[in-house]
Amino acid sequence: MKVFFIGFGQAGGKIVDRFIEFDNRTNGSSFRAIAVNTARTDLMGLQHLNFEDRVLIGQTSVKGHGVGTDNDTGAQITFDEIDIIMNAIDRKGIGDTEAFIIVSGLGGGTGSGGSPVLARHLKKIYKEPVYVLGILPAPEEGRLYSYNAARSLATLVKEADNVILFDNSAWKNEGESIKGAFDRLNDEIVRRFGLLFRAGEIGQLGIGEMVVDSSEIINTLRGGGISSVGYAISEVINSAPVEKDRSFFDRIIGRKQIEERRPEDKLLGEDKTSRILSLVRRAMLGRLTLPCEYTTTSRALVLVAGPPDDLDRKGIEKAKSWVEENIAGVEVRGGDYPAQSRYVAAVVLLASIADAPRVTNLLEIAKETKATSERIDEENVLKLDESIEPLFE
Ligand SMILES: Nc1nc2c(ncn2[C@@H]2O[C@H](COP(=O)(O)OP(=O)(O)OP(=O)(O)O)[C@@H](O)[C@H]2O)c(=O)[nH]1
Repeated sequence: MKVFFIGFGQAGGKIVDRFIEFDNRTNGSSFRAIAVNTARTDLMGLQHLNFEDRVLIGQTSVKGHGVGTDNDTGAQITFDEIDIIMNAIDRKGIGDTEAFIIVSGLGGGTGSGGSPVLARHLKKIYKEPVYVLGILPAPEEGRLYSYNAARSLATLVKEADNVILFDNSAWKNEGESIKGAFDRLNDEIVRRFGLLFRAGEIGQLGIGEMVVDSSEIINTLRGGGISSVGYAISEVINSAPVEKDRSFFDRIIGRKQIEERRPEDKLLGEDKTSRILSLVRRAMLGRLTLPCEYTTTSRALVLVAGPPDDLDRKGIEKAKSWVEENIAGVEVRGGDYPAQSRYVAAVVLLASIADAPRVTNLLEIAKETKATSERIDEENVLKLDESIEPLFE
């Protein structure tokens, strides 16, 4: 799929920078990108995006210092300076882009406020779908972050064609600080979405037998709302040795060690089928980017990538049927992506979910936060003695 990424705010910029690094590293040409921010230093810190693709907005109002977690200001600046962003997209050229993906941290100010405004404008001007990859804040970041995320999300589901969520709190390890986890979390994000959005592109071993093309991803996401992604990998048991160098696909999934395969472990027929089925099950039942009640999913897409010998057609068909039996809807698309590797990976896109406790909880926190801050504004005022006259009215 040819994707145009717009990284909005600090988190969005860093993650999109990683997608470009991933595309370069894996010799792809599927992704093009710009980063937009109100903070100059965040843009300067990116490593892989060209300088001319980094767009600073709000220079007159916030002078390159960011909006300080105020997403109303983030939205206002984006409304006022939307032409600067649209010109940067035009300058980059949309070429054969099949979808726009705005990436942003929903708990902050710039990306949280700016993303819905940008989604609205992109949809007005281009016919390609506009998706958002939104990062949910961890509760320990404070109620302001949750409040911002709830307001941004409520707006995004109306403005974008689909909002795919990654929940920082579900991915942070016990005892780990959220900031200390960013690098690892961003790797997890790029691994899953890099593979998913590469589907349908010609890989190093040609195209698959059961290709997932861009229209299948678009049709899976067309119901709108909120979506989540599952992922699992399994080491290939096969007699064919793999070159010592890390293969293309190993670089995608980030595994380093290459050992010789054992000839006696060769898999045949039914074994391969059941391995694919159990891999897809693990992807869907394991840790999702947004923990959710998967039985409430409307549509799904299953992508299995790895060495052609291990991409068992029957296994993929069985896995699709299993997913269909376990979700609310009946539309399950799927296919393969051949790549030289010691691993087989499965990505399951669960689109348009009706129940995600984390999102319900976020909305509750937001409602409480709003009520508390209104009460504080009304009641918590330092009363001065009214018999003392001010100098002037
Ligand atoms: N996964 C991940 N989350 C991040 C990263 N950086 C920030 N976040 C999260 O994103 C939210 C804050 O959004 P930022 O992108 O930093 O804010 P911003 O859009 O730049 O807005 P301002 O800084 O207020 O101008 C918080 O919930 C952070 O936990 C990152 O590199 N990876």
